[in-house]
Amino acid sequence: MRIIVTGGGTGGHIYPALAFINHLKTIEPESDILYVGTERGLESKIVPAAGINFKTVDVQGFRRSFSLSNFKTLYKFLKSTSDAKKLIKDFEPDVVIGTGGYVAGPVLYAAAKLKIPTLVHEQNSIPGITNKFLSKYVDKVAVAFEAAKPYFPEEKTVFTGNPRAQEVASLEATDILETEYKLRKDKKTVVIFGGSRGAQTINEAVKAALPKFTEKDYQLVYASGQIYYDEDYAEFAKYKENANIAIRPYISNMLEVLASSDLILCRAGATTIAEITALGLPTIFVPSPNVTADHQTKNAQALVDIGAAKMIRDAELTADTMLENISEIFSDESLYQAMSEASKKAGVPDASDRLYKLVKEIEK
Ligand SMILES: CC(=O)N[C@H]1[C@@H](OP(=O)(O)OP(=O)(O)OC[C@H]2O[C@@H](n3ccc(=O)[nH]c3=O)[C@H](O)[C@@H]2O)O[C@H](CO)[C@@H](O)[C@@H]1O
Repeated sequence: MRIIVTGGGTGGHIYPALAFINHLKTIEPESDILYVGTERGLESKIVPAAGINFKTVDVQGFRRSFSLSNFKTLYKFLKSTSDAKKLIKDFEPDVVIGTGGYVAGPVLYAAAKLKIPTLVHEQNSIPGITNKFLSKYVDKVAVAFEAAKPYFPEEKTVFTGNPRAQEVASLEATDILETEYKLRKDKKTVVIFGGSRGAQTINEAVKAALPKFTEKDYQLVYASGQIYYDEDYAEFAKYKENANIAIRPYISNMLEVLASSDLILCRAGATTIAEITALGLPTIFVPSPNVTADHQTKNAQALVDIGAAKMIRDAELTADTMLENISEIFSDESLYQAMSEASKKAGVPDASDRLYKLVKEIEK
């Protein structure tokens, strides 16, 4: 299959795309794959590093005003659509699929106008603005939450789950905590991170809690995000040699780390949720209050409702609420087991198979 994949900005849009590409490579190893992103998005680092052919279009200026309603936005859109058309004509794909983020807008719109079969994948329970716009033009919409369906045309929308789930589902614990993080393999581990770029509130709470983490009978792996790591380097450096704590700006082997850990505290980004539930991990969510239509709270609430997770509101997160919630779960084995089972039930371990099937339905 010749396929163009697009999507980016943050990890939550990129990793599902990469997971699907990996899956496709195992089924159709001869596939020709081109990933289209932007220069500024996280994809310009992650995708080439994964050995995938990567090209960019400039989508500067899209931001929240993506409505085609004003002249500047319209101009930018037409310019990036025309750039995308050139890339598409050169590559001659059988299918173009997008996983959200601003870049997916012009690329999928251009492909649809060129009559190439198109599909968008929506990871969230409340869709982003780009995917809602695109759903009018594409052939299929794949969703990872049933709750997202009503936002899209019924006849083209299918529940597939998030491909990242299938990538994770079969992973077993390894000794990575020992070898790469200098922690213990036999100790309970909580992993804390704030989405793919870190989160200020979580960072503040972790910083304040660090002295207490040194005394716990469980250990901490913390990914702060590059920005906070640089800002707080002096503080973090104090714990460099601590046997109970490992701090990194970014965890590049997150799946292995998750599979080797016991409890997660994080933002409620949709791709993170797909990973956590595929592994059946109990979670404490601190949804970001800064996302469209407060969709992270809705993502998290779905798991709280089935007993798979706890939620702390961003405004209520402190070192104390963080530590209390962690202790409550770690100190009650039956609560831990119940949360773990509920989490596993919510996972979609065959999400890539489902998405592949849908792509084959529209392939030229
Ligand atoms: C602020 C914002 O707009 N966030 C959105 C963004 O989230 P964002 O990209 O932050 O979040 P997600 O939780 O969906 O995905 C994060 C991804 O980064 C990985 N990771 C994270 C930290 C780290 O150190 N290493 C690492 O590999 C996680 O394992 C996961 O695969 O896209 C998601 C769609 O999927 C949305 O639901 C989020 O609301």
